[in-house]
Amino acid sequence: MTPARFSRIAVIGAGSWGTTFAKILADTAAASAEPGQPTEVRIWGRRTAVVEDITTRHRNDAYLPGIALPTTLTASTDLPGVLHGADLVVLAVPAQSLRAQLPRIRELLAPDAVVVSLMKGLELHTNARMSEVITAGLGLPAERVVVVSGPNLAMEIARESPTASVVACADEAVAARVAAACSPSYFRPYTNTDVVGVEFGGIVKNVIALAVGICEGRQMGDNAKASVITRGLAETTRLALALGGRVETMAGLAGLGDLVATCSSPLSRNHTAGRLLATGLSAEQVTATMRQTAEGVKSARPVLDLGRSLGVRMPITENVVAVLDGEISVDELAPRLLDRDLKSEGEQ
Ligand SMILES: NC(=O)c1ccc[n+]([C@@H]2O[C@H](COP(=O)([O-])OP(=O)(O)OC[C@H]3O[C@@H](n4cnc5c(N)ncnc54)[C@H](O)[C@@H]3O)[C@@H](O)[C@H]2O)c1
Ligand SMILES: O=P(O)(O)OC[C@H](O)CO
Repeated sequence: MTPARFSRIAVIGAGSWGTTFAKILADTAAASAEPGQPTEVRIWGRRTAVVEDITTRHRNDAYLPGIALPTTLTASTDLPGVLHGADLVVLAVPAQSLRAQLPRIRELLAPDAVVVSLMKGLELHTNARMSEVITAGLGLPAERVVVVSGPNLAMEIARESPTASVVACADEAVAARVAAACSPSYFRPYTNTDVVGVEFGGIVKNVIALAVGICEGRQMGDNAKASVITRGLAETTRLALALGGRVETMAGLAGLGDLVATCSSPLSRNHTAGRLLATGLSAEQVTATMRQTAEGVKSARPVLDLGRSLGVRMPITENVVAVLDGEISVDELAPRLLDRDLKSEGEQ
């Protein structure tokens, strides 16, 4: 049976991924439009110049220079207007800013709306995943909250380069409904019920990408980068399994797939942040230099704290946190990772 279509979609956040995902939704809606039943896609953004650019010029040159957006896509700074009647609400703001925005969204949320998280961060101090922040902050059951994550560099997708992704929800039918809404010719979503595994794949790969960026910036070579990526997957998997995630998820698009894309691409903000750290900049200087969100910089500490609380060893994360905190220099990262007790590769 074909899943029920959404009729009004609100995307909260007019940055790189919010705008690109809105394009995915609008392109899917245009390709599957039924007469008299159009799906509207509207974006909420903070900055007037950005929302005007989207609505009037069908561009978002601040975040996606050179990309032509669907003419059906509109944007506004008026949150009640954007959320009015929306049966699908997609959240795409920096992870650490999400919780503060939820009370206002809760007041305006339609009774049966499904909410999607596009965010790949872990909350500071609470160590909460974004879907946990959303269920608590909006008072929703887990079956109405969906996570989309995978090897999804926004700029490549905005150019319609092909990719796949994962749409995860405790209720597989809800995941299938959202997947149907985000399936244009260039983007293939797979459903999964392992929300924990999908979220941790996206969260921890950002921390590992910081380490790989440091390796690249310090010209440590391809063997070093491959070693960090592979052992990064091992520590990501240990953490996800300790929290109930599934090993197949970690070997899939939201685990290995996203890790490889983020750690290989110069388009990745986390990889870029790692290369900037390698030049000797502090974490604060890196954040100030970059115009866009590199979630790993803030998520590394809560990932480490969570791992420690569960007795999960995360040596790459631990040493990235030490670099971010200014406790060690970038040149101490490799010696500290290499000079540990020898062990079996399969040891957990
Ligand atoms: N860009 C990508 O390729 C990509 C892909 C997959 C997932 N993600 C994830 O999506 C999330 C959003 O990333 P992005 O790439 O769109 O970030 P971005 O930096 O490009 O845009 C963030 C948006 O949030 C707004 N914003 C910033 N601070 C805010 C605040 N305090 N309150 C409200 N709005 C605020 C900004 O104005 C901007 O519109 C992140 O968690 C990221 O990890 C990004
Ligand atoms: O640019 P990054 O490092 O935030 O990565 C973007 C996406 O998460 C890649 O899947």
